Amino acid sequence: MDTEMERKALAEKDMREWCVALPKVELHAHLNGSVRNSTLLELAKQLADKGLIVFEDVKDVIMKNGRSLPECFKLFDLFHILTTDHDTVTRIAKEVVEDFAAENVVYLEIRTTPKNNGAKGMTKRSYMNAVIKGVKAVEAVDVVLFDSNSRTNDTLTCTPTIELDGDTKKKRIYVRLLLSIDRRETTSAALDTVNLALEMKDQGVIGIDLSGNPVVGEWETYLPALQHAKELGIPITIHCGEVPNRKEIQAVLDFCPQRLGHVCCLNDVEWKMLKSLIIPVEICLTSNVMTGGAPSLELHHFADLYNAKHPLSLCTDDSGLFSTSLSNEYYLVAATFGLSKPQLFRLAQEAVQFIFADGNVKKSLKEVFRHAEKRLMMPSAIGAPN
Ligand SMILES: CNc1ncnc2c1ncn2[C@@H]1O[C@H](COP(=O)(O)O)[C@@H](O)[C@H]1O
Ligand SMILES: [Zn+2]
Repeated sequence: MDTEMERKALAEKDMREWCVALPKVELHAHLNGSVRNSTLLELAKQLADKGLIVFEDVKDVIMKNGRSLPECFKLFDLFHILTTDHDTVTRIAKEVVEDFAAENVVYLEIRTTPKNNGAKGMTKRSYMNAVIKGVKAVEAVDVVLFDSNSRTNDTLTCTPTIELDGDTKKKRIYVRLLLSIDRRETTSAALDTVNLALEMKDQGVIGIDLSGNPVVGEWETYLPALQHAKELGIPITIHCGEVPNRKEIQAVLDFCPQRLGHVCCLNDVEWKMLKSLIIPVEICLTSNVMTGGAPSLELHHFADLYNAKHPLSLCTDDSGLFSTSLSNEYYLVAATFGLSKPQLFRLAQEAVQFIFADGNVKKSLKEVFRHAEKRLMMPSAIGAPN
């Protein structure tokens, strides 16, 4: 290896490690899209042993790299077969929180679609209870699932007084839950999800998401539920413009939710409207490139929004499905668009403004970043700032 290549390899290693060390805020992560491949394979093996699936077929699908949008949704149907019983839901929720915490995500909003499944004795409520059980079962880090002030008769699995970010103390991660409405659902099922979010607001549920296959369903079907959530004061984020559906993109912008995911296929007029409404955007680079929402990393609309100082936050979408991590998404921004460490730090820090959790959590997270700034911007930190 010549010296130039060596220098490049070292610089990449340094930047990757720095992106892992950076405290990060994850606002767009689907539970079932964030499951470890090793867990999916183990679950597939169990079903294969019962003769319910053919392991080799499923293994190839799980391990495949690169996924088109239609393939993603076929895969989700498979994932749901693998994961949908209460114990498995608990297990994946625990592992997903552990994985994000391990790469220094300090605030995580996990979104998931509450599922009714008569065969498993599962209701939307019992599904969510299983998710919460998993989040609370995390031991490797301190998990704060809801504001201790609004705590009901439940006990936290963490000690809220533990100092943040101390090297010798356990790490802390704030976790909040968003309930997703799947575009396949009926108006009444979507309304059930919003009512469940209201019912569970003291248990870490703080918002509503609209997601699912973007070529399925009609905006009018979900609108009553989204309107209901708005009236109840529940924050809403919507998957917008994964495909060029002009009528729906306009309707979503007119609805003006608190945040938007993706915003890939907007035309000039819609783009201007998005910018004038200043709706924060959850940017999912790898996901958009893999599913064809963006032509390439280099041509991703991140650059336009970033240069326009539009509020945005880097997110993974489906870290398992797309074999990425939030640290990797920050690294990609550095490698593709040339952002420096101080610029990446600001990007991570500014995401705190767009979280759905309350002011106390924002205050604590600002402290986390204040501490981290000293550490990560010092010349002795993993690589000097550049
Ligand atoms: C790739 N882009 C995407 N676009 C739209 N919806 C997506 C998505 N990625 C994931 N989901 C939504 O999240 C569900 C899986 O997690 P949960 O079962 O809810 O935990 C998928 O079934 C889909 O509805
Ligand atoms: Zn998504």
